[in-house]
Amino acid sequence: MAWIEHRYPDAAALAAALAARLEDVLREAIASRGHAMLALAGGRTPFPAYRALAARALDWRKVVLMPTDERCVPHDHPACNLREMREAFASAQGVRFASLTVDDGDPGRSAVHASTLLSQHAGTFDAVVLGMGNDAHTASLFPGAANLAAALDPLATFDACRIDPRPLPPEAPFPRITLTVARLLRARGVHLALVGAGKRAVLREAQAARDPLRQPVAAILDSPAAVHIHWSE
Ligand SMILES: O=C1O[C@H](COP(=O)(O)O)[C@@H](O)[C@H](O)[C@H]1O
Repeated sequence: MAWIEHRYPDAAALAAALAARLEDVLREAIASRGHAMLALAGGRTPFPAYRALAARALDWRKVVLMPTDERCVPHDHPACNLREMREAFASAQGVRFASLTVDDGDPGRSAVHASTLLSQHAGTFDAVVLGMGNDAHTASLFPGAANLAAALDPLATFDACRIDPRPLPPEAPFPRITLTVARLLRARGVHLALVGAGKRAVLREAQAARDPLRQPVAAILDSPAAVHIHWSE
């Protein structure tokens, strides 16, 4: 399926539109299936949308939120995506979080934990929200990582794996647990949120080259579900 691009005047407009879309997704899922599950990127870009979404009056007890990827750090560490998500959704009473890592962030035990967790959450995501780094990584699918090819395989039979970015990104120099492309694309909709001309240029390169080993974000463009690209200056 082709991607659909949505352009906004600024990051605040992007956040408002993405929050509204996710609210619709959650309402529809709860009304038709009784529950909802989102996979949510970490990093900085999508958090204004998460905070706006958390303020909506929804039956949050029926919603499970899972990070698309996690840094292998203790859950109270400043770099922990789950910690930041818990803060962003503090007002969403009763929402449940599905952590990809164990409390102390140990990478080996987290990889085992993630695999067990995903066998318990095998259903289709109602929506997946992704960001992208300037190196074209998405989730924690980093170009150059040793097991990237396996994690990109759309037919992979595992849903999450450990990734050790090479080199480690200076702003978050940790091993990661990431959902695989096969798992990320088991979704009713995929939303890629990008801010800034630099990221837009990186995405344009990925769209043209379609080489996920060099630009992992390209792997999600072949989703069977609709891919919405949300971009602002
Ligand atoms: O490390 C990560 O970075 C990407 C992009 O983050 P951003 O701060 O540039 O928005 C993010 O999508 C990913 O989930 C995160 O773990």
